[in-house]
Amino acid sequence: MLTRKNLADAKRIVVKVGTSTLTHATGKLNLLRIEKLARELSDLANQGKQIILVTSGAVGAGMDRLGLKEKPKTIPEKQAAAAVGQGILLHIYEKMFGEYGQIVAQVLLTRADSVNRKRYTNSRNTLIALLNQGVIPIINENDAVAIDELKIGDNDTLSAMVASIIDADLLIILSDVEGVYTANPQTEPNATLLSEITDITPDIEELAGGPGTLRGTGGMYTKIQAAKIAVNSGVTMVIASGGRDGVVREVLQGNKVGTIFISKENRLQIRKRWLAFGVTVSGRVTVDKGCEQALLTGGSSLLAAGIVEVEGDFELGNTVSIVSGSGRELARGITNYSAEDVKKIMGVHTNEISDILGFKTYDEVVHRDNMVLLV
Ligand SMILES: Nc1ncnc2c1ncn2[C@@H]1O[C@H](COP(=O)(O)OP(=O)(O)O)[C@@H](O)[C@H]1O
Ligand SMILES: N[C@@H](CCC(=O)OP(=O)(O)O)C(=O)O
Repeated sequence: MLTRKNLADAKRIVVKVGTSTLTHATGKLNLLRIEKLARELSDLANQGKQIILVTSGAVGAGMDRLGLKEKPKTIPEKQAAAAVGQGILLHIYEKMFGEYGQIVAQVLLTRADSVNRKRYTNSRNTLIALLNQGVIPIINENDAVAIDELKIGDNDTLSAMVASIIDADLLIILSDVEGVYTANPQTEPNATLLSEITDITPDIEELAGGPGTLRGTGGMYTKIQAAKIAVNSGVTMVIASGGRDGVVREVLQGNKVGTIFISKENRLQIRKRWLAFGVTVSGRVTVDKGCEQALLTGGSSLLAAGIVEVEGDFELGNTVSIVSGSGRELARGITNYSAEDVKKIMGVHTNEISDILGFKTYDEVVHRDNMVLLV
């Protein structure tokens, strides 16, 4: 378990850098900062550390190249900007890391890569193979193709998922603030920095506001959520300012910079960690015998017709537990409908959903791709 005292022992380190750190207020890339980061990380790699960089900035770089002044409003436009920007980003990283003698590799992930067990294992194997060859994987979400329901949505969560997948020792999130403050420092000038957070209580979660600039995505909220994944996966996490020269080195020296979240003592088993990616289980649905059979042996999705009971207060996108009539947990998966809506449509045929709810966004309550069997 890593604390401030022994951070220098961290061998496998994930560093996440946000758009607010990678770009100027003009929206253009902050090349000096990217260069310094590449140099610092290369030096750590030279010391024998295994480095993984999770980088944002594709949408920002694409917007700049396309001459867009505001974030695109439609998803396809945002995806187009990301597709343009991702190439630009990688080109710069490849050049800068290359100058310091490092080999980099682009890895683009979506939620499907963690929800699906095979893809999860495959991502893990690829990343570890790269690290074993001394390559620095440079990771972003595959924004150009990640459709809404299979999106991670922010790179804070993505970086924690990556750290968890590859058994990292340490995750460093670099942003445009020094760390977590008692309130958003942009709006509360008297807010003070919290140097260590030992327990992510609801009070701590409430401190966290949204992004500080129009360029950022998740703000402090997603960083705290990322910390939950990290600490439960045995990964110590530090949030620090990407604007500080030599910040990664300072963190590793155990200097009191940023906010540290100390990992829990025991890493969850890999399978458990994978399940935890669906975040917490927000509720449960009980299914009938036929549905149980279809799920366990037929490779089916969970349809409303097979559901006989709903418990908990979940929303679309939450993870639910799927249990048999006898209360046995069969699977976990991400629900396409809220608890309120599932209560209205349980037991009915898919064709009837729109008549009952007035809409039907999906045929399945839980799509097979977003489900994991537990038996
Ligand atoms: N309690 C808080 N402590 C620190 N920053 C906060 C807090 N609440 C909200 N924020 C905002 O979070 C921003 C960092 O997140 P974000 O803009 O998404 O940056 P990044 O691009 O690095 O992910 C800060 O600039 C700050 O305005
Ligand atoms: N994947 C997106 C960034 C998403 C994101 O979380 O951004 P940020 O809050 O700046 O870390 C991109 O490359 O533009």
